[in-house]
Amino acid sequence: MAAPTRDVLYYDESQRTPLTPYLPSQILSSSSSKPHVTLTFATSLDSSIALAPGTQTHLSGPSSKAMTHFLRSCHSAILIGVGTALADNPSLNCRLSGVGGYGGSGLDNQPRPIILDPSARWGDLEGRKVIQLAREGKGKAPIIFFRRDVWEERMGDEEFRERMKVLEECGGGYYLVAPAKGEKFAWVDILGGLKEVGIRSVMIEGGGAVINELLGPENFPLVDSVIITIAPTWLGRGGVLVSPEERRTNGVQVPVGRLTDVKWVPLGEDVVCCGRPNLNG
Ligand SMILES: NC(=O)c1ccc[n+]([C@@H]2O[C@H](COP(=O)([O-])OP(=O)(O)OC[C@H]3O[C@@H](n4cnc5c(N)ncnc54)[C@H](O)[C@@H]3O)[C@@H](O)[C@H]2O)c1
Ligand SMILES: Nc1nc(=O)c(N)c(NC[C@H](O)[C@H](O)[C@H](O)COP(=O)(O)O)[nH]1
Repeated sequence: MAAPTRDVLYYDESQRTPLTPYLPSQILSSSSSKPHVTLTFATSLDSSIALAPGTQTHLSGPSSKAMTHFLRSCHSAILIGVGTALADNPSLNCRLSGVGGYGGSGLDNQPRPIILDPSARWGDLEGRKVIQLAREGKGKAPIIFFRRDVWEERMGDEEFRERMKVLEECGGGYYLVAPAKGEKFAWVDILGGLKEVGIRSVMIEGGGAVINELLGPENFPLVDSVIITIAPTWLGRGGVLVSPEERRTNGVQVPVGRLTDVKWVPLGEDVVCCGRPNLNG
């Protein structure tokens, strides 16, 4: 069945050009050990991505929302942490006119949703928008990254096995990773896993924990592009902050990171900041 028109987003050809230098190139060397990584999120003027932990806050205006969907159409995967999956129940598909399920054929240009859920917290999959959309042919089904030991233990449980069946029946799957620290995976392992399952480019959308990890000095070099929507609003204290851990050199506090090749693109009432990690700055 055709998608209702109100669901479909449009993003003008002329607005796409400024973003081109930050997008994954169509031909990536097969020798590259990791996919192209675009880190993207929407923030308030006080660096908050949500009013409070566990809640969803709409920050992007209509134009920057359409831009986000254009970005989704340019990547082979879209990755979030389970905190976002639980708070937002996101669709994680691309609703841009002309992509598969929205006027295009099959699942053309639909990104593969990836959810980092090391401790299997996402729960019952029925009722998750991403599963419904996969069943309706409007998006790809997710691949969930679990901790190997947690997955092995949970497979002893009937309810969890049923959950894995639901996932596989709609075309999704799982990938098992050994944690590097606590429940967390090393980002090199996550990106290596993505490459192994055939992902050539990934758009990382958040949430707070994921973004702050990637902005840290150890992981920032793994990021190829950063595309941030800044909305003209303050959310106040108590929100989910983008503020990576402080960094010290010889005991002295220094900036954590900086962008280079920067471009600011006004979009409606928002402004979009594009750049690349400045690894010398
Ligand atoms: N404005 C935006 O652009 C935007 C985008 C995404 C999410 N959000 C908001 O952010 C909030 C969620 O953020 P959050 O910080 O609570 O959760 P999150 O989405 O960052 O998920 C955190 C969880 O993901 C898993 N995880 C993260 N890094 C991992 C790693 N290296 N290895 C293995 N597992 C890892 C862990 O289970 C961790 O508890 C929600 O309120 C959501 O609405 C906003
Ligand atoms: N670009 C952007 N602007 C926002 O104002 C906002 N809150 C998010 N949040 C990103 C996060 O990944 C959300 O879960 C999805 O934006 C939900 O959107 P979908 O249902 O997948 O379309 N992203």
